[in-house]
Amino acid sequence: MTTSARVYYGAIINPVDLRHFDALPRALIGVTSDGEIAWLEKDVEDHQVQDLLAKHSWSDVELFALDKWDWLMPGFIDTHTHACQFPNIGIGQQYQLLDWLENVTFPTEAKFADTAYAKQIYPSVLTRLISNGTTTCCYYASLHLESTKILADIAHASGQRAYIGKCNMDRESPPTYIESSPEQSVADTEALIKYIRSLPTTLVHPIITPRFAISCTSLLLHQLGALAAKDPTVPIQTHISENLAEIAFTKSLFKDCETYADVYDSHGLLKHNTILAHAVHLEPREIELIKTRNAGISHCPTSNLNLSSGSVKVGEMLDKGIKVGLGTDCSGGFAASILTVVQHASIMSKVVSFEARGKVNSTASKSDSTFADKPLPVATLLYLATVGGARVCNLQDTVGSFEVGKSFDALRISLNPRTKNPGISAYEDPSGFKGADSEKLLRERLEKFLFCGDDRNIAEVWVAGRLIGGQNFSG
Ligand SMILES: O=c1[nH]c(=O)c2nc[nH]c2[nH]1
Ligand SMILES: [Zn+2]
Repeated sequence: MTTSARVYYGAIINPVDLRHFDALPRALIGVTSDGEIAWLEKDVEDHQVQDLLAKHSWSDVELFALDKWDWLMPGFIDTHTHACQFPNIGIGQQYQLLDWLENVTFPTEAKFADTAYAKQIYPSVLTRLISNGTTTCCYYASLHLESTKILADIAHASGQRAYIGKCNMDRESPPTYIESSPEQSVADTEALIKYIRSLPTTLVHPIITPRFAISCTSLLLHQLGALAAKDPTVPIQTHISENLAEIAFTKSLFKDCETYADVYDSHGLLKHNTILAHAVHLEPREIELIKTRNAGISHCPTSNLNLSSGSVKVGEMLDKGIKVGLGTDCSGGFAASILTVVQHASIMSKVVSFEARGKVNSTASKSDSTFADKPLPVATLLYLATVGGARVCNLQDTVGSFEVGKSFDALRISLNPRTKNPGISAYEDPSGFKGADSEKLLRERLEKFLFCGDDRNIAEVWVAGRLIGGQNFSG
């Protein structure tokens, strides 16, 4: 769907790299009717606007001036969540992973055998994620083909950019929630790929989804690896090295593999377009292998804390140049918002830094240019939530930041006291972005939003230039 071309005038936050973001109090951004960013001008005074529109031959285009409390920023990218687990968010947090799967999660996912249940649940999943500012999302669905097609239909109708996979699981699962054979699992996966590709969209894509090594026979993993080799444009998502009991069990099932990462690698499933959720307890040789294969990590700190899985040494991964994005991992994680994940990523990085202080070989004081064993700066958190996620999804040329030629997948954030977000309404600075300290104020406001904001502060959500959600969305 296209809208008319538009120009937005006001403040913009734009991630640059792991250590920097632009805070532009007075920017002018032109978005084509196809939702592509056509041009971006910085430091634009009011009296210059019309001349710049004329320069771009855009004088007749509708101009939207942002409120002094507002700014635009790229939409959030959730690199890992389970749409079929939203019904049990917030339940069973006394468990660790394997008991949690058995007692809470598999029984919930099994209900999606009923397509009526999928039709009841999935629309609210999309609405909730979009209203929290998630413009791109990587979804695990249940193992059921028909219900997963429904998720794809709903994602398509919602306008969100999405990767959707049905779980592959043919062993170590309950009798009521298991696939009958590797052949059936692969046939259903191929049928889903075909179905999603038949939808009239460029935004919704299939993704091969072996649940995790434990729930897949070697035969199934080999067949999925062959499928990925036959059609290399289909990405892969799975879990890796989340919990110590899980790792021990995995090694006992795949005795020929030295490490968890080897399991995926030896089955052709560790590639540049593989998304690995968690990576909590990776061995150094696994980190090297993941780097060599250029696979991406979905860092899910809310889930890792909630299921007592452990702390992730994200800084080390960033120092090695591994692609890292953020994931809500609902319902291992109890929050559907990437903002909560940002907050927990920050806290977790501080815990990692406390622990490192006590160790002789700590890298903490070695160099200012490294991330290992240090709290993640605000710029890094912003990057992980946007560009980092885009890189993990291999969408870095399309989304993640505002650059000419990229898609306008964007949020309008508002700290207007009218939003009634308690953490923010106390922060009433009437000056807007006009004074000499505008940039500093904007940087402070971003930090305030990342740590105290929520969906009340997300006024508008666009994907490919189309308004699809936010507090001001009535559609
Ligand atoms: O956080 C997780 N959620 C899951 O549903 C799951 N399945 C395997 N491993 C998993 N980890
Ligand atoms: Zn998960």
